[in-house]
Amino acid sequence: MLITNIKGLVGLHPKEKLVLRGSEMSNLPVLENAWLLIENDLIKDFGEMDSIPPSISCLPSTDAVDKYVFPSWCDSHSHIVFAASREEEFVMKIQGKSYEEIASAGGGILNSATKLREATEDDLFESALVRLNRMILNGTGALEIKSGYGLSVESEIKMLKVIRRLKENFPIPIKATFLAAHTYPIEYKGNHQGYIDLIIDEMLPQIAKENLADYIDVFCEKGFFSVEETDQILKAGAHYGLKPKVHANQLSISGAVEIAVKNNAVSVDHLEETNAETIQSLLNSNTIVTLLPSCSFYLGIPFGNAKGFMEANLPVALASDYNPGSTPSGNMNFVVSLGCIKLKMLPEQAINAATLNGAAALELSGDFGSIAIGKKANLFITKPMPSIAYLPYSFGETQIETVILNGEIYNG
Ligand SMILES: N=CN[C@@H](CCC(=O)O)C(=O)O
Ligand SMILES: [Zn+2]
Repeated sequence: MLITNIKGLVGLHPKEKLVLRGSEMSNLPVLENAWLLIENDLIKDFGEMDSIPPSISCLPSTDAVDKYVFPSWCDSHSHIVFAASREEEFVMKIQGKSYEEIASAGGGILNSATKLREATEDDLFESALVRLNRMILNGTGALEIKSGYGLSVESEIKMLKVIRRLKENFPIPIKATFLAAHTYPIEYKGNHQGYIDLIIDEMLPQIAKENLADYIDVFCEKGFFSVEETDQILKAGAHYGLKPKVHANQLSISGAVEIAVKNNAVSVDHLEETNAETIQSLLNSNTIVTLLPSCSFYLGIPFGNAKGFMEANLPVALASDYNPGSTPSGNMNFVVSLGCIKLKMLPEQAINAATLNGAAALELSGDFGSIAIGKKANLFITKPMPSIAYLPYSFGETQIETVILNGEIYNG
């Protein structure tokens, strides 16, 4: 496939550039008036139209005049396997109930767990594939999906098997994260160690045996898992080769970031609450700060301190957090808009955060997240746009015209 007359070929980071820290995030290399050649599933070459070699210009081509080509969004945090929507909680929120109040009234994660236990693997697969297809058409070309609405051996395994089926049936890379430590099931409310033992002694060995997960996650938060409990679970995960990606500082500063960094977390996610110590604890690590502005928007909680993290020279990624409770949307275009509007990121910073740094938070940035020779041809062509900043500026309206995955047009 040859794409010609591209107004701007966006995100030309060198293939060896695997993550962007702090001020590097302001640099989004763009080639104007460009061509791009894809061979099989890989980016083969690109250049300026003025100097396109005759051997390439004679090939059949897709014309992209006035349009931009972006690397696909890399969404490193989602919970898209769930049994039912939770719009009744949406109404409770409008009536003034807090996230914690809804959770303690039997809503929240436990509500999803009850419904998921009744759903079959086929039901879950069918509903998740509809969500995933919509996300892909909105430009997502690499994704992480978590378990965590099962909360029992059988249901957590069921969720992870659904994720495995999604991996097998979709043309994008998907990483699976084991999140049984999302909340305590009711039967273990008074017996935390009992549930932790269940995770460590029964769930983890089975998951490892069947190779069902890539990462381990814990919702480390007041009323959920303590720092000590988080440490215990992350260490057990490491024993089975699962690296941590941790839900940290969503509702309060808890020490979650510090314990995640000590356990070599690939990423710490949420961080709506941050202080100087949080930033300090990340300074000498490779841990990526993944911010989820759609969650802040939907819950009305603070937005992450993207500028503070970037000023501290940390790598920031943006992800959707698509889930039925706190973020019923997987639209990464909206995430990028919120990155600009609410986190005060420049369009270049927000786009880098949702592409190369998102890929880094999935440990996939060697092959995804930028336009470079030899990388996977997962990208999208926009509608005609006046500038790159127009994409986040025109929030709520899709600018994506054509999705290309593995070098082929994806129509859903
Ligand atoms: N914070 C924990 N987990 C999800 C919300 C889960 C839910 O409410 O169902 C999140 O990332 O926001
Ligand atoms: Zn989450």
